[in-house]
Amino acid sequence: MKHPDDDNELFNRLEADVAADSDTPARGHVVDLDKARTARGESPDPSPDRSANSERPQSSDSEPTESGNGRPTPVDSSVPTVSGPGLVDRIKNSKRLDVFPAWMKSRAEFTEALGWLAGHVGHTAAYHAVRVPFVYVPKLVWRSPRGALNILCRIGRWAVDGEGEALRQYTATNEQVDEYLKLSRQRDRRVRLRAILTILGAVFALGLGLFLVFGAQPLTQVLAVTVAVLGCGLAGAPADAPLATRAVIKTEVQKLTSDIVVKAMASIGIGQIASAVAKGQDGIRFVAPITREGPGWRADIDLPLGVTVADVADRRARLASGLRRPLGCVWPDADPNEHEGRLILWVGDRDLSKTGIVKWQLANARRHDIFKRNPFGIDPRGRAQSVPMIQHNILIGSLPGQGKTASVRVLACGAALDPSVELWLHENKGTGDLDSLECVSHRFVSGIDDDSIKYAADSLKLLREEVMRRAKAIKMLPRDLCPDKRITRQIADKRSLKLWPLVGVFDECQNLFAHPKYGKQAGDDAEFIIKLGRALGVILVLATQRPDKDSLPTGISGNVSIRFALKVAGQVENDMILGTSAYKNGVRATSFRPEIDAGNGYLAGATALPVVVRTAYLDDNATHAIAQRAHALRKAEGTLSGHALGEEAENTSGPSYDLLADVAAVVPPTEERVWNERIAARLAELRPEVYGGWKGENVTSALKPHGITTRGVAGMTDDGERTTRRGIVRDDLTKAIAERDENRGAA
Ligand SMILES: Nc1ncnc2c1ncn2[C@@H]1O[C@H](COP(=O)(O)OP(=O)(O)OP(=O)(O)O)[C@@H](O)[C@H]1O
Repeated sequence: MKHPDDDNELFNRLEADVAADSDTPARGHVVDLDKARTARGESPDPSPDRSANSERPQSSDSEPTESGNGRPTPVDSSVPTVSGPGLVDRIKNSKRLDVFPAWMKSRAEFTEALGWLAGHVGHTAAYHAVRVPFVYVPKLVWRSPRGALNILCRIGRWAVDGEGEALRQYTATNEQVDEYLKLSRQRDRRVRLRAILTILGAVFALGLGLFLVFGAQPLTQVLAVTVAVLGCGLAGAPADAPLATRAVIKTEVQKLTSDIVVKAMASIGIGQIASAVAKGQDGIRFVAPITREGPGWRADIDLPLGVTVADVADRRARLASGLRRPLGCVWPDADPNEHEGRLILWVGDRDLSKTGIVKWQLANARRHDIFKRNPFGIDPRGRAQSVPMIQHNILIGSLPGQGKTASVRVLACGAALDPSVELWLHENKGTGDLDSLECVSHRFVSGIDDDSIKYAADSLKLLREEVMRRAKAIKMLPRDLCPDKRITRQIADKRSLKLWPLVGVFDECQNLFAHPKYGKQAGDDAEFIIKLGRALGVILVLATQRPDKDSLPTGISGNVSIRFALKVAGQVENDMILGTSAYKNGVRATSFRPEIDAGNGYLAGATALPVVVRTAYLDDNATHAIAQRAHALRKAEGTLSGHALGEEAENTSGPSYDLLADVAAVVPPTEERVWNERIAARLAELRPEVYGGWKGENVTSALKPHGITTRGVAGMTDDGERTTRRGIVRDDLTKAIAERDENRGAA
């Protein structure tokens, strides 16, 4: 690693300073070592720090102040002064490095590493076990004659001292008579001894052979032959053809060094870095040694003055090219605890998209507490990432097939595993992606038809009313129970208050918000809920594959607190999901690759800075298993409700207001008979949010379940023309109201 405080260089610079001083009358100038060091380390112009008295020409944009003698007046104090915080403050502000490495502190990381190791060993063992009878043994048998010959040759060579032959030849050729005689005598001694040992060995081997052939048990004979054949086979292996092949092929990843990083950073088109490197400088400063972190390397870098992390993130593809790594390995990140120019460059050993399926931490959990963060996935550095749900709303967006539903599942499963949570699930694509969770849902719909869209729109209407009810209910709670005017675990557990967390999931919500009839109202309701429902325990999770202003009202995109963008098409969609200026700040979900990066996205709002997350993946079977567990849990705690109990929620089929009372209000007693189209117009005026857009037919079908039939009613149009149209008789209405009230009283 290159050290910015290179002693020689500093020395040269001090010499230059002293030389510059000696040329000026201002003798005794004190060189500020701190300043010299700082300038050396931080200045994008690494030329020697000339003192203010030097004859250096001023830059065009500086305004030199003239001293009396015509020279520029020094603006920096020549007396060293203490700048910045004092010693105690500096110690207090200093960053403590972790005592234990991250993997030792995180149980999940530790188990994962252990699991990986066990898997690796298991794979290797299985790989070789399969090959022993079919590959390795036949190979050894085939090679055993050659091995036997090899062994005999080696013994023969040893017995005649073959290894000393080259040396003896050398001394003979160079006429080193004494040496040659010494070696010859040594050879004679050796050969005599070795010949005796060889003969003894041969006699022993012959005896052993005769014993094995004529006197040994068959099992011993088999064992002896096996050992002999395998042993000879091993001895017969050619040097270039080992017996076993590799079970795993290591991908050799080049170690990340400061030189590689400097070269790569110089290649991404940032002027300050490129020019510094051209002058033989680093351009960037490493604030800590490059270390291993998770499955990759981490470099902490101070960028040149004025260059931000976003500038580097913008050029991620170029940086990946400069580092000669796949794009999915290179992750420039900001450090939330440092200044804007502090870059954490993390370079993974392998592409994030090749991480495979990330296991959800709660996949085998018995239950979850929604007031805690919901495990969501991992970041490129392999660290677990989670999402807080209470007090938040979540917006998810991407192109089709990039993993929206998969991320919705993870969130919905987390909510389902908390039995106190009321789950309202709406999947307006109609493919049944969330069907597994139907058994724990208070309200549930899957479909793209008008009825399903209406159902989802009704849910938002009901949620809006629920928010209003909760606001009043919270207000009434005693201060000691609810000091912050927001739902807490304690409040949620008091079932009588009916203030438990309520999670409304709307997957493929573009089909709802862009619906010509229900879309506008649904958008208004969702915005209302997002703005007010957070503190009241009403949480919306919205997923859309069309993040544009028609399918995602700006009131929603502007107010959600947690955003997750998988691959999106362009800047507009990026900023719709991740918030205004996200693209400009380098948070670009456009950089993900279609399909390859399915499941990878930018998560904003859950951590101090947006972070790339690969979501955990639950397939249908895994979701089903979790849902069954959640169902059993809810059953045991008595929190199953609504759709999960097979009930049709009472307010889903019609408006949430009292229709009969509203019709009675708009049809005065003096009007005995009235056309339905007139009732529709008056109702729309009375409650536009409920009856807006109603026609005569809507009145007909809405009144039918109450036993009010429509009939031909004679009347006069606004133009004074007499005609007959569909309408009702007011007496039928009063009769229906009376009957209903009677029934309610009886109940
Ligand atoms: N976290 C993940 N890890 C691995 N693969 C994933 C992940 N998320 C999604 N995928 C892959 O992407 C495919 C599409 O995912 P999903 O159905 O969630 O996308 P979508 O954005 O909801 O699509 P659509 O908009 O068409 O509904 C999945 O079948 C799966 O193969």
